[in-house]
Amino acid sequence: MRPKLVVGNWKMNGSRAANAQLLQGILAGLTEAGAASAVCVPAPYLFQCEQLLAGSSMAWGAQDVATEPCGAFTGEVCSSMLQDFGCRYVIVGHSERRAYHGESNALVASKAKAALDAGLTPIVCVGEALEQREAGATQDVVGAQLDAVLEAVGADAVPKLVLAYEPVWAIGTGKTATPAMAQEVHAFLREKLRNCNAEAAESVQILYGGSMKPENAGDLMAQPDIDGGLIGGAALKSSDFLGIIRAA
Ligand SMILES: O=C(CO)COP(=O)(O)O
Repeated sequence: MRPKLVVGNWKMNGSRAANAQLLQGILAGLTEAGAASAVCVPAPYLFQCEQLLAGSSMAWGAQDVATEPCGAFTGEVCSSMLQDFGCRYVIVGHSERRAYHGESNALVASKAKAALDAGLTPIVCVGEALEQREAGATQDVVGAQLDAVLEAVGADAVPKLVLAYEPVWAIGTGKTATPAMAQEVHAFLREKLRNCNAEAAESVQILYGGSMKPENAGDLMAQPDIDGGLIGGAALKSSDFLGIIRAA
């Protein structure tokens, strides 16, 4: 049985004051018995996270990483910097980065590799757009997204990955994939992992993301291949985030 993991993706939200209130609220409600949790925050707030979360049961991480080590890459943040601030996780290939920053499957794969090389756990996001689902192309799309990463990182890295299935049409829209729809894609992704590394595939956590809330989290995470959540909007309110951790 895989342990559950609930990760908040704050996206481009927060302020020092709001973060302190949010994190303190979450920490006050965390219990030993609950699912593992983490927050992925904007890079300027990693230091604040390290200060507030070090020694707690909640991990932290970033939302993107450069493919290159340090050097002349204006505006980029490299994996060793994330490590320097105690990050455990980094999200790579979020659909917002794919859509607004033109990130290709190959680029996302290089980011996953850069994260692994620095000892970070990449949370590799895959997901289809509405037109792609309607055209029956969901498996082709998420399959190609995952294949690119597996090819770049190799079979031995499979146990060090976390995947997140985030159907683009469910992100920030209030529309959630039904548990059965999500399970079908999660099972497909795990089968692909098995083909790459049969033993490790069973231990890889595959999170669901897209309008997950305390009310629907329990049913989604009760599915055999849904091992947690990657939470956007509901991660910005401590009671909602805690509600999802409890539902897990
Ligand atoms: O994109 C997401 C997490 O990465 C999901 O966002 P919402 O939970 O706001 O739909």
